[in-house]
Parts: sequence; C-alpha cells; structure tokens
Amino acid sequence: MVNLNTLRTVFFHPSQPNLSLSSQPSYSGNTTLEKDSEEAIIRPTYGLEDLGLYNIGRVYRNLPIAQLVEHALIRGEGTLVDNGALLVETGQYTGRSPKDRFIVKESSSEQEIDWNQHNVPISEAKFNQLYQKVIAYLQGRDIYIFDGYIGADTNYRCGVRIVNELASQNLFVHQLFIRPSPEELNNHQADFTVIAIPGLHGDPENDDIRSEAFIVVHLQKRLVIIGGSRYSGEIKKSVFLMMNYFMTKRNVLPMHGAANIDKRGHTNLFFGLSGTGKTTLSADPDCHLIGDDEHGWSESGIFNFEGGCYAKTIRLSQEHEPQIWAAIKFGTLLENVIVDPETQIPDYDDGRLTENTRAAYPLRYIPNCCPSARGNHPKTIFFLTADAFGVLPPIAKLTKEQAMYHFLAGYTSKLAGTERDITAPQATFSACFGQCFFPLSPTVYAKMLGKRLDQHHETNVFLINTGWSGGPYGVGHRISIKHTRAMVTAALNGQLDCVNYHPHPIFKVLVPEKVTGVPHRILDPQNTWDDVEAYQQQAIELAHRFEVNFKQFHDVPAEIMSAGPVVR
Ligand SMILES: Nc1ncnc2c1ncn2[C@@H]1O[C@H](COP(=O)(O)OP(=O)(O)O)[C@@H](O)[C@H]1O
Ligand SMILES: C=C(OP(=O)(O)O)C(=O)O
Ligand SMILES: [Mn+2]
Repeated sequence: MVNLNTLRTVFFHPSQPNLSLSSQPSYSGNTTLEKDSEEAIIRPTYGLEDLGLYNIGRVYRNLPIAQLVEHALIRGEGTLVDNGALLVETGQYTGRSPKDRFIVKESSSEQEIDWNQHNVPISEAKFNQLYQKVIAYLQGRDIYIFDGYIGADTNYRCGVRIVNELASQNLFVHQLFIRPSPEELNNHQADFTVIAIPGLHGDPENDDIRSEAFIVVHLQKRLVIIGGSRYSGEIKKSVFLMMNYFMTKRNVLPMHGAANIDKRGHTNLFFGLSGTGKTTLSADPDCHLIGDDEHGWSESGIFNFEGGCYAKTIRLSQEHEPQIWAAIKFGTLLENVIVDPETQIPDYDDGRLTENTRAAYPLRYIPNCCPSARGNHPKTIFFLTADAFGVLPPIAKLTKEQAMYHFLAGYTSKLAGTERDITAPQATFSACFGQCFFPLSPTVYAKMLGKRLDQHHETNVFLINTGWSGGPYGVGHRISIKHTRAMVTAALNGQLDCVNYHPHPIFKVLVPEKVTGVPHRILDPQNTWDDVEAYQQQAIELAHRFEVNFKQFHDVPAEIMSAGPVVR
C-alpha cells in the first residue's frame, strides 16, 4: 500500500531557469500592491525553491479572505457586486477544456492509467519543457500560495499547495479546499502541488499541446501545472484526478458525487456528471450538507475531499435554490455572471458570457452544513442523469446489478458550457459519472463500489432523470427542480420503501407507482410525450446506444451485463 506520508511531492533539482524566454503578457499588468522600499529586504520563500522556483516577487501565503478580495480588486482582477461577492470574468475559457488536459506518461503510473480519449499522455520531456517556461514565467512575479488540505477525514487527508498568479484564484482555492489551523500551517507539507498561472500560454507548435491552454498532471511528482485558462474549475478537478488515483491505493473509493445527511440521520450520495444536479439537490434545507462534488468512501464511511462548493448560477432563483442563493455573499467568488451596470445586482438569467456561470463558497456558507464534512455509510444513492432524449423515467429504483451497470455506463448529457465547445446538451456515456476525472479503468472503481454495495446491502440506489421530459431537448422541457426535489425527499423519508414498482419495458429499471408531490402522470415518461410511438422509437434508440457503449466492458460478470436495457 502506498503511504502518502512517504510520498511527498518529488522535489525538483532546480535546473537552469531559461531566462531568455520572454514572459507572456499578463492581464493583471504590473500593478504591485506595495513596493518594498529597498531591495535588501529578505522575504520568506516558503520552500518554493523545492519546486525550482527562484527570484519570485512578493509571496503572499494564506492571506485571509478580506485581503485576498482587496488584492483582487486593487489588481483589477474583478469587481464587488451588490451582494458582496467578488466577480471575475475568466476570458476565453469559461468551462473546463478536457482536450487540453494531459497526464505525463512516466514509469510509476504508465501501466495503470487507462489511456483513452480523456486520459491523453504527454511525454516527460515535454513536461520538463513546459516546466522551464513555468519557472521563467514566475521570475519577478508576485504570487499567492494556499497551503491546506484535501480530505476531511484526517486518516486520509493530503496536504495541498496551490501556487496562484491571481489573487482571485487564490480566493477560489481558499474557499474550495480545507483550510489549515495556524498550527497546521506551521507544519504544513504538500502531498499535491498545483501551479496555476493562466498568464503563461503554451505553444501548440512546440509543446505537444493543443492550444495555449494546458493542464498537465504529473502523478509521480504529484504536481499539476496549468496555463492559459483562468477557469478555476481546472484547479479543483485536477487535484480530484490525483485523489482518484492515489485514494484507490488506500482502499478509498473516490466518487464524483455530492453527499448530505437527512432528517433521519442517514447519509446519502448524489453521483452525476457536471450539471446534472449534485450541487443543487444536495443543498437541501432539510439536510446537512457534507459536500457538493467530490467524496471518498472508506471503511469508516463518507468524507468530503473539499471544504467548499462550486455551484452553477445560471438561472439561479431564491425560490428553488435558497441555500445557494444565500451563500453568494462577501467572500464568494463569482465567475462570468453578468451584473446590472448601474446597480451591480447580478442577473443570473443572463448567460451572455457562458451558461457555466459559477459561485465558489466555503461549506460553512450553507447554514445547516455538516461541519465535520463526514458521514456514515450511505443509505440512499442517487445516480443523476440529464437525459436529453427525454425517455428515462424521472425516478426509478435499481437492483444491485442495474446499479453496477448504470455506474459503468454513466449515461447522461454534457450540458451547455461546462466543457469547451459544448453549447447544447449532448448525450454521452461517462463511466463512473465523471470518466474524465478518473485515471484508472472504470472497472477498478466499479469493483470498489460493488464491494461496498455488498457490504451495505440495505443501501438503495435510484436513477434520477434531472433532464428532459415530454420529448427530447428542443421539444420537451427540463424536469422541474420542485418535482425532482419531491422525488429525492420521498426516497429519503422512506416513502419509496412502501410503494409498488413496475419495471420499465425497455430500461427495466423499477418505476414507482406514486411519489408524494409529483403528478402521477409524469412518473411514466411515455405519458409525457404527445406521440407514444415516437417515445418508443426514441427509447429503443437510446437502448441501442447503451448496448454499443457497453461493449467495451466485455469482462464484467454476466449478471451485470444483462442488467442493461432490452434491445429488440
Ligand atoms: N430537475 C432538476 N434537478 C436539478 N437541477 C436542475 C433541474 N432542473 C434544472 N436544474 C438546473 O441544473 C443545474 C444543475 O447544476 P449543478 O447542481 O451545479 O450540477 P452539478 O453539481 O452536478 O454539476 C442547476 O443550474 C439547476 O438550477
Ligand atoms: C467544476 C466542475 O464540476 P461540476 O459541474 O461537477 O460541479 C466542472 O465540471 O468544471
Ligand atoms: Mn457541482
């Protein structure tokens, strides 16, 4: 078993920084907050030389939130809006850019990585070349460091060091990761390091990358370098990728999902690809929020990897998402939201810059959060899927085999804006409901899930369609948050333990006969379509897609293989 404590970030032997490289233009300009009166002042470097970083300008480490906001404002990175949040625009990159993310092909992990369209290799030589540019770029620049943790369970937590060029991105990581106590800060050691310098642009001609943006993950060095993109989601998701590699070695199942604790004291999980409703549905006034996005499932239960949330704000309403609405206040970072130029009041309906507008805030901004960010083994698991074809039932119970099947299939849609170039919902199969975040084969994670479902056989698994109803995207409409919430509530309060179910004729999943607060008619998706035949055709087409996709999993047990939709 790999002991994280003995595998700290591999230190760099500082090679000659390539000083001849011209530094890239920086949108933050040269505005310096305070100039040292004399050069002779010796400033602490906080061990940056271990990363090969020398001659850095001012180094700000773990500044409090108010100061980070001040710095961001003075440097012209953003503005304060009416509710007190700091608003930034992230430029050309307003969502993740999966095609610009690479994993270094190196001996320690090469054999294990599931190299595929998501996990794209880059050579060690090209990594070193880019790293020289990082070293050169940072010469003389002011930087912000956040030293903290990932993993709310202290048995598994890892030290993270994030080096930022932007104060606003340092605010993001301050809110998203787990903060150290003053004593922890004194003794802090980084297991993972991310250097996020959006002002450094890569060179697609020579760096073996695709565009000016690059997110390069070096698993052996436990180091990520990010250039070209100011979308903060890249930072959190690249640390997630490293956790998804290393946690499996400690028998922790890493999950792309939210978690909360309900009124009955049960822990619940919400798996789902981006935009399917993890953050929205887990923030429930009746439940204690554990976390909205990344969790581990260990022998002792569930723990949040992070210390904060990253909510979508497009069409956010106080009525449907009261907790997220209230969490947008001083200290929260807003990305790409449009505000009224006179009043500085956000207009969450305006998707002019992107559909992927975001708010980053700490867990404690949700009033009834669970401060330990930990829970027991889950009682209810929801697989959230945004079905753009509008054929899946809005809620269905899954047998253990169906749960395994759907976890591997990971059917959903990529929703507009979350990834670059996605402007309308696009059907996709994303194994583990987040395939691009998982470096190992999906079957590794599925086996871990299967083991846990066997151990905790009282756990119920539901498939929830938070996507379309009444027809495909463009014809039908998105299922209302109100109805989805009612379905989640019914599952959590035990109501769905006492109703009859009938198997869906094509998808075989078990459709409940009734759910309080949800019109009976919509539970069977066929009823919501004008044309029953068109429904069936569309459902059969989707069943075929499931079949084609599942061919890649040829060595899973027969009972899982046969738990998929009926293909006639
Ligand atoms: N029925 C629904 N259930 C959940 N979210 C919905 C639903 N209908 C619309 N939405 C919207 O979809 C988005 C879900 O995003 P979010 O919860 O941030 O997803 P995730 O956390 O899984 O990335 C929110 O903008 C929410 O308002
Ligand atoms: C931050 C992201 O994740 P999610 O949408 O799952 O919150 C993202 O996909 O960029
Ligand atoms: Mn989310």
